[in-house]
Amino acid sequence: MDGPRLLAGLDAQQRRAVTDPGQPLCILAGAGSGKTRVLTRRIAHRATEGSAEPRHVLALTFTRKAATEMGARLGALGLRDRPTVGTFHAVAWAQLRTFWADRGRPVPGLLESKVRLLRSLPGRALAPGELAAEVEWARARQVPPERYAHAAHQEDRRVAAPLEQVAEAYAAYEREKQRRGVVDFDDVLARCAEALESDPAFAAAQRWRFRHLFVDEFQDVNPLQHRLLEAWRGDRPDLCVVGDPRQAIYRWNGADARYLTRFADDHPGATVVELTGNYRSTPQVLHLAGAVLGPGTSRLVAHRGDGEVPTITAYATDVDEAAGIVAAARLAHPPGARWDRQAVLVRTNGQMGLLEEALVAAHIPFRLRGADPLLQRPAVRDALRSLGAGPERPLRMALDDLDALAEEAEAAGATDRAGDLAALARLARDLDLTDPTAPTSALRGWVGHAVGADGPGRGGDAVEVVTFHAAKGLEWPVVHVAGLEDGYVPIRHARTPEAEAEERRLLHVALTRAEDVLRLSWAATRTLRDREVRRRPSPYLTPLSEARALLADAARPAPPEAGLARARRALADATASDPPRRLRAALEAWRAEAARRVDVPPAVVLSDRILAEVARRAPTDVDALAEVRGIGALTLDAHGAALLDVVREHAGAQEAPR
Ligand SMILES: Nc1ncnc2c1ncn2[C@@H]1O[C@H](COP(=O)(O)OP(=O)(O)OP(=O)(O)O)[C@@H](O)[C@H]1O
Repeated sequence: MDGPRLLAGLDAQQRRAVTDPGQPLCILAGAGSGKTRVLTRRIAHRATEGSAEPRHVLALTFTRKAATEMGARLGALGLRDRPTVGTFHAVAWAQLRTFWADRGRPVPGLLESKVRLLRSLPGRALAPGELAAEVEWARARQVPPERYAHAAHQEDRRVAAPLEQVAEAYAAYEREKQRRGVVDFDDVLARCAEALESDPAFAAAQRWRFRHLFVDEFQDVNPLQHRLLEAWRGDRPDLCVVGDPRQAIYRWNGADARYLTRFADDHPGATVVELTGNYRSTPQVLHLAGAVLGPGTSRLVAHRGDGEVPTITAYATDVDEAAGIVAAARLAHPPGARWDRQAVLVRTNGQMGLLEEALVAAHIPFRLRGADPLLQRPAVRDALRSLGAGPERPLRMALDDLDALAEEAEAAGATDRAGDLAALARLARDLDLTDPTAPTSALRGWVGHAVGADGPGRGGDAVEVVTFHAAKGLEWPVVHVAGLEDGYVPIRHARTPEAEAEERRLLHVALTRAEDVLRLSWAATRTLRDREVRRRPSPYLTPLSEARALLADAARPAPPEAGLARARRALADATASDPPRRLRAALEAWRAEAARRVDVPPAVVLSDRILAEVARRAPTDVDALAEVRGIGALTLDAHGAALLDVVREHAGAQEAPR
């Protein structure tokens, strides 16, 4: 792609972020400001102007999914060679294997599951999942077992066992890995950093290979990853990081957003550019999302026209709330619309059970993200296993045991476990009411019947039920945020000012996922372990309600200009939702030809829905195409260039709707 085309469709800030010659460069990019678009175009722009060779570029991400997406976008930008895009782990592992192989050393096995190894150790202090989280935090912070108790105390970590016992379990885990001759993902990072720091020839070879470093989501970097990044960089300035301090939500896992916020101090001479334009959400959504962070904190400027004022609904009970969300989801789903335009966002996995039940009862297809189906969650599996041990007994006799388990988890601050167990206890009571003679062994089948044993299919058109954390990086036209209660938002164990600030950012992330419609809700009572518990609204509902009241006031008088603007928008929306026929016909002809060539039905090349969406949006560049819902890395790779050619040829002068 040529220089001017790389800059097409970018605003002034984005253009500067793509073209600024500064090194090192830090791009502070707010929610919905087009991070990926900017990062990929910067790499391509530097390749085009000759200041970077693609095969010497290393672009680092935190998830495999992000790496795949970025790789596909770069591929579609038509670079001569493909840059290396990967997670810290994947790149470090590849380099280490070469390092060992070149020196004739055996390559140790890679431990795939910490939890499985921890489960095999005797006398554990904590549930394996919680222990794994502590080990990961300690490794991320480069804290060895002997310093764990002190460091965990300093950071006020909520751990359901004496810290010394956790430290012992951590040490036992390290010993067991050594005994088995395996390394885990954290070892991979640490060993790669050590090799680079101690072996000048190895460091020189890697630094020669990767001369231009780019890091996405830099606010999520932890000290161990940062050490590795510095080892890769050496003393060279060619580093570009992109991140958003207002979306830093992994402090609990060891991330340290100060690497981003102090970038200019740590790198004298660095250039910092900021992206504040938001292309995703209506000004109304952004107004609320900003209110959560506090006055003057959010710098986002809406690039979209007005939309609906978000709603805040208080329900009497959690069951009413789930039913209310389901009813609202139905209302927001006109005939022919897709369910995956909507998502329900919750703070904890434990809140999902009730929503799952309500969606199943209403026959609305749904998909869970960031959580396994109830029956596969560790707390539920453990509980069913322990109830099933020993002679069979009536379920009624086991109800108290379930309550006790949930209570224990709650007392220990394991909110997710407690929520899962409470959902299980609630379903057990439903079964007991339906069949008072049911044996304990009937519970598994009953739960499977109520919420689906395997969960709904991964693909397909479905409402997404997502935790705030798992929603990061995603967007939906309609977003329902549930359970805005003290204890969930902020989470009960967030007691320090730092933890509380992270909870605000987490809610900011959740709210900024909404494009058009945002519905917030909470319940005044919730059934936790067969007990009705009174709930207080989230403290963040105060600024949110105030912000909403301002918006509602502004919307009320509807002066004539606003009426006119609204009518114009309605007209524009109506035109936008009517797919331009000429382009659509051309896309259909291209699809038929592409399908004929490989002898598959046309819908295999591109579904009707995606085709209609491409026709509606008329994307003129690879970023815009990649942002069409349903266009994944594979489609982009296989058909991206051809699709863009068809659009360019047939879209004519028609304005591309967002
Ligand atoms: N210059 C632009 N013109 C039109 N739309 C844009 C532009 N830049 C970004 N967008 C749109 O803005 C939306 C948000 O972009 P993107 O998902 O890349 O944001 P982000 O910075 O990664 O956000 P977040 O951090 O909140 O996930 C996308 O739907 C994208 O199509």
